Formats: sequence, structure tokens, C-alpha cells
Amino acid sequence: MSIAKVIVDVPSQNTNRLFDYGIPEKFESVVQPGVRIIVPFGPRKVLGYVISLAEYSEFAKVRQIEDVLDIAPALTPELLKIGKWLSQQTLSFYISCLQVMLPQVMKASYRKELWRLTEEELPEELENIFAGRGVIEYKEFEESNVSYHQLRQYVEDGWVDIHYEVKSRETTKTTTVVEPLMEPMQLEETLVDLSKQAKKQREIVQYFIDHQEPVPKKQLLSATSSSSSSLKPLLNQGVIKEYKQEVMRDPFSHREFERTQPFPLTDEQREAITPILHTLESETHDVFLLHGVTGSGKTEIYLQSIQKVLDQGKEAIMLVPEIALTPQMVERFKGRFGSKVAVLHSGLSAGEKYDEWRKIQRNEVQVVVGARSAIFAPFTNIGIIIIDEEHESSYKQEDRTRYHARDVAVERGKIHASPVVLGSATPALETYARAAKGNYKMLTLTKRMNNATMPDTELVDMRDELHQGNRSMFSRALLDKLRERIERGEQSVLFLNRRGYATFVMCRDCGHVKECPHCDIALTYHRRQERLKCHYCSYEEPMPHQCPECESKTIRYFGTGTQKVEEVLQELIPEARVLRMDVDTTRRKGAHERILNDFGDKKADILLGTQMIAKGLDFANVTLVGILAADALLNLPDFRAAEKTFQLLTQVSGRAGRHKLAGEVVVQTYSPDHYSIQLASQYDYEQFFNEEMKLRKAFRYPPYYYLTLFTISHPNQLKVQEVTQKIVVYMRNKLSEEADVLGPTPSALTRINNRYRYQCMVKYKDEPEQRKLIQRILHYYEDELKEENGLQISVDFQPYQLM
Ligand SMILES: Nc1ncnc2c1ncn2[C@@H]1O[C@H](COP(=O)(O)OP(=O)(O)OP(=O)(O)O)[C@@H](O)[C@H]1O
Ligand SMILES: [Zn+2]
Ligand SMILES: [Zn+2]
Repeated sequence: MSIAKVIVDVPSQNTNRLFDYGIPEKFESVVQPGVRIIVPFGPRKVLGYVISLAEYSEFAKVRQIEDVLDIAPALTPELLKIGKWLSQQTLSFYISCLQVMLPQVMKASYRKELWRLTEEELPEELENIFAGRGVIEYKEFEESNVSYHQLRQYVEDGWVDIHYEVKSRETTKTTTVVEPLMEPMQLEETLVDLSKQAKKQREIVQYFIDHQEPVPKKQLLSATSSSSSSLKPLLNQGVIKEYKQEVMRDPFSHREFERTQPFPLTDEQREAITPILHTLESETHDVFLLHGVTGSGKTEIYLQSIQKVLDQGKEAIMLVPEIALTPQMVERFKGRFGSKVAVLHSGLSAGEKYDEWRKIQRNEVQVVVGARSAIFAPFTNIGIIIIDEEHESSYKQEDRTRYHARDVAVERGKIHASPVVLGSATPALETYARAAKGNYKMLTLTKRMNNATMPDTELVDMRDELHQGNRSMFSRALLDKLRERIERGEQSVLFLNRRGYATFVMCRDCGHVKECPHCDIALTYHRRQERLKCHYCSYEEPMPHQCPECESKTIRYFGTGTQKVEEVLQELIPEARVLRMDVDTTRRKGAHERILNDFGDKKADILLGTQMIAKGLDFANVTLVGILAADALLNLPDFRAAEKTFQLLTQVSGRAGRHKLAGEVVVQTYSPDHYSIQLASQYDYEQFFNEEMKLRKAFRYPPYYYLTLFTISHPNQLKVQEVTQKIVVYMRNKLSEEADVLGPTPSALTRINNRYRYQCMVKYKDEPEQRKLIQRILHYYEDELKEENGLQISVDFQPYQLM
């Protein structure tokens, strides 16, 4: 009897290992590494992943696999390997690392169905269960005599497929298709026989003389401007037939993508792409940093590198930050590679994501464009992995499995012997430092396309504005320039940084700020409902009319939201047509795209938005970018605050003057002398790098030192302090002299959801024993960690969020 080595879905320290299970004979041909199964575990039944197979078990008694969920493995052998690596890197449970690589649908509870994929008569034993139906419950198959082995063959041969039914019909969709049953010659004869009055029928027949392929009914009816009733007689006469077919939900199917051709590269671009093409030819792994100013044609280099990979018969992963995954961005890839492209981003429904993932798994596409989790695309022959805007912190997952997509990319690149390209105008300091040292190969683009120059930047000191009597959030310079654009028929982009921006309620008399009673954080004012809400624990209360401290009636909303800016802007420039893009206006599906299309069609003079508009926008008519409060980020409790500010200012400025018209940028700030604001306005990345590196060195931060952040939480504050103290002492004793162990410190968000949070930060250069030590700590607290609402210890290697 053979044995499956299984990881079970019980995330805990002592189940974080392989368990042996026997494989019942009926499952023998389908149980293979990467397949998900159901196994008995204690008194329960749990999900498990088959990791490997063995002839024998060391254990006298093994329990049997109860059920098999996948006919084709959910995870490839390579991804199983990556999962293992990931769990070692992040000290997460193996099971969590396997789960993180799969679409949500495959983790949720679901019902399984078998779907008929063809109208043809199925092989007899299958047809016996289907009995003419298109969809049956998977159970019906399990109750039949058809073996798993046979079913797998039928799936491979394309007769049927297995579907996961999540919340009604989320996962799959069908459409009615019409197909001619006759050859063109016969159709011609039919046409002759049809009466002249049957105009619509004639048109339909003519349509199929011209097109022999099956066509969606809707499309046919609209092409021939006819209705279902005209199809009927033709169906009855056996001229055509109609049937239901599964459609992959293609979220961009309603769009026609104009196919684009590769541009002849500029000299600079050619010089940059050549080393990439060389590694592709020699099929070797290498990591490149493509450092190119905004608008320098990095994307074209990605496109042409991917083309080369496709020519080699291989596959490409293209990562783009979630907020840059705009329709405009997708269009550039779909435009070049058409239906070879799958797109994965959070705007898709669970079912849509699953469909896109399936296209990858079935080898129906060769390119995936997606946000962070697309790094786990189940391709088997990866030729290149590209990460655009590689400095973006959204590439780091912040909960559970705290992985960085960049690290996974490099690991997969090694396994597939293929290059990894990291692109950015403002690389992360870590990345640039590695390239400067020669660990990564540096490729540089210094010029903008179309001979465009970087826009001129004017820094406006908002303190001066105030002293001159301007109390509005718009400086006079910015207003003048906005009016100027409207007169000239040009467009402007206004950027308001919401992250770290004040949106709280404050009493003007006594300075009291309304805070969440559970989280020690200012409540956020929501205008529409006139309520205050906590963004951490979802606590809310009505907006107070007087200050709870001093009873003054001057308590009011401080800070500025995009909505407020829009109102003020309309007052100051009534003739301006303003489009607002923020979480509120883009909640509805497709809204994002509509706003951008409207702006592209010049239906507005000003696009006002948050982070969402910082990236990827490429509009020829935009000649002015205004940044309303450049310093909002500078004040976050984060050692990367200056770096983030520099990156954001550069990105936002990069939206102006990308084509023929020259661009201009106005930056409003209360700290115009800060080096990150100064150097961003001069587009001097290298100088910024040098300045920032000095500080990082002095304060022992990355990239000079690595960080490990422990966050310990518990409802009892004393308990948290005590545990954190113990961890600090333990690490201090065990690590080398070179390491700094800081703490215990209350986290910046000291209380979330009635749990106190303390942290311990380790700064180190090289501590090979560190992971082992941490594992020991986690083992030590094992029992307490298991308790619900008890102790929690999270460990973040290379943390990005320090709150
Ligand atoms: N070789 C080329 N010849 C002509 N036009 C080009 C060429 N390469 C790129 N372009 C065009 O130049 C513009 C800017 O290029 P692209 O958007 O690729 O730059 P980027 O470096 O990716 O910019 P960003 O980082 O700001 O998003 C685009 O409109 C693109 O189509
Ligand atoms: Zn007050
Ligand atoms: Zn709260």
C-alpha cells in the first residue's frame, strides 16, 4: 500500500510537519503531490495537501485519505518547493504558505460540480450519470461506478470539468452559442430555397456562409439585427444548432484592445534591454535593476523582453502594484499580447480571479499581469519575472505569511534559470544599494521619451501663504496655474496624500481630539453619515456637537479629505470641471476605468485624487501637477518616511508633461527645506540615495542592518509587557554583540480592538541562529498562543509597517 505525506490545515506549531496517510485504491491514480485532499485528523476531518508519496510509513497504523478534491494538482512541484522555502523564510506555518499561493475560491467552503464541456454524446459511462444534463453534483459521480482514474482521463480529454461552486454561481458562467450544421455549399443552397420574405433568416444564413465558427448568440443577433424568433425555424430545420458553453469571465471582454506593435527602441532603451535579452538567450538567472526616470520607456522594455520569452515558448510574470493596475496599464499588455494575457487584481470577483488562475493552470495564457499574489502564478516554464515600481510597499504582504514578492521572484527565477527585472524611477534603497554593489545588474534610462524634459517644480511654502493672509488650502501660485490650464484647454492633476493626513475631529478651543475608546487612535470623520469611525476596529459614534472636555461648540472636523478639496476648489474656480478619484468614487465596479476614460476624453479639466492617481497615468494633455500637502508622509513614525516622500513626489510629478506639451509641478509644503522634498523637486535620485544612506548608516537601519520586528499582543497590558521583556532579554543574551535588541516598546498603535501591543525590534547584520531562536520562543509559548483571544506573537522579517 502506498502512503501520502500530507500537510494538514491545522495551523499550529506541533502540526507544522508531514503526516502519513494511506491511499485507498480508488484514489491511487489521482493522489499525487500538490493535490488537495480531505483527511481524518483527531475527531475532525480537515483539508490537507499531498506533499510527496512514499512506499511505506514508519508508523504501524496510518489512517486513510477520505476524499480527493483535485483531479489535477492545485500546486505544481515547484510551488510546493516555494511553499517550503517560504515557511522557512517567514517562519510561517507550511500550511499557510501553501494556502497563500492559491485563489481564495479554493480555500473557501464550496460545493463541487461536474460540468459538461461539450454537446456531443459523452463516453457512455459518463453520459449515464449526466443523462443529458449540463451540470451535475460531484456527489453523483462519487456514487457512480466511474473511477477517479477514469474521471481524470475525461477531464484531461476535455469532456467534463470540475467546478467549485462558491456562493451561488460565482465561479463559472455560461453563454449560448450558435453554430452552423452545414458546409458553406449547403448553406448557399438553403439560401436559395428560403423565401424572399424571410429576410432575417436569410441574413443569418448569409452570416454563416461568411463565418463558419460558432458564435455567441448575442453577438449573432446583433450582427444580423435579428431576434431569437428568426433563429427558431433554422434550428428546427437543422441548419444551425445552439447550446450552452462555459465562458471564462474575462473582465476586459467588453473592451476592444487595439493591437500595438513594438516601438523601434531608442539607443538608451536598446542598451538597457541587451543584457536582459542575453540572459534570456543563455537561459541563466540574473537580477536586473532597471532604473529609469518616469516616462523613459521602461514599459516598452518589459514588453519587448516578454515578447522574446514568448518566442522561446516560455511564460512571463509581470507584477504591477495594485493601484497601478489601471485599465490603461492592462491595455498596454493586452494590446501587445492579446488573449495570451491573464490579469489578476483585487478588483475582480472571487470567481473572476479563479477563472484567470485557471487559464494559467491550463496553459491557455503565457503572460500574467497582476498584483503581489500573481507572483505565485502556476506557470511551469517561466522565462522572465518583472516587477514594475519595485519599491512599492504593497509588494510586501503584511499579515500571516509576511512575504515580499521580490524575494519570491528571485527564488523562482533561480529555479527556472530566468532573469528577474526590477524596474523603478525611485528604487527601494535596499535594491539600489545591491545594484550599486554589483549584486544586481544596473540598467539605466536617463531620458524621457519624445525628448520630453522632466517638469519644472515650484516649491510653495505654505507658512508664507498663511503669513500673507491666505488661509485656504490652495496657494495663490497653484490657483493661478490651474486657471491658466483651463484657459489653454490643458489638464491638471491634483494629488492629495491621504495616508497620514489628518481627518480627525478637534476642538479649536482646547485642542481635544476625538479618539477611539479601544485603539488610541484618532477617529475618522465620515461626512455623509455625520459619524466618526475607527479604521482599526470599526467602532463608530455620531459626530458630537460640543466638545466633551470643555463644552465649546467649536469642535469640528480638521484636516482635509478629497471631497472637501473638491468643494473648496469649486468655490475658488467655479468654471473648473473636476473629476474626483478616491476610495469613495471608485467603489463601484468599473468606476475607476470610467473616471480615467472621462479624463482622457477631456471631459474634465482637473483630476483630483489620492494615491490612486500617483502611478501609471499617461495622458498627453496633462501639463500641471499639484501636490497639496507634501509633508503628510514625512511625519509618520517610520524610518522610511523620507524615502516614501521622495518616491511619492517623484511618481506624482512624473504624470506631467510626458508627451509634446511641457509639464509643471507645484508642491505645497510646510517643510520646503527637507532634503527629500528638495531633491525630489530636482529629480536627483542619486543625491537622495547618498543623503539617505548616511542617515541609515548612522541610525543603523536597512540597508546597512536587517530588521526583525516582534509584535506581542494580549488583552492584559502587564502580560504583554512581561512577555515582551522576556523575549528582549532572551534575544539579547543569545544574539551576537553586533545585534541591537530594542524594547519593550509600546507599538505606535498601542491598543487595537482592546488588545495591547508591544514590540521588540532587532537590528542585525548577520545572525545565522536567529530563526532557530525565534522558533524556540514560539515553542515556549505554544500553549498560550493556541488560546483564542490569548497571547499573539507576530514576527516580521524586513518589516515595512512599523505601527
Ligand atoms: N521606443 C519608443 N519609441 C516611441 N515611443 C515610445 C518608445 N518607448 C516608449 N514609448 C512611449 O513613451 C511613453 C512613456 O513610456 P513608458 O510609459 O513606457 O515609460 P515608463 O518609464 O514606464 O514610465 P512610468 O515609470 O512613468 O510609468 C509611452 O507613451 C510609450 O508608449
Ligand atoms: Zn474643547
Ligand atoms: Zn478602534
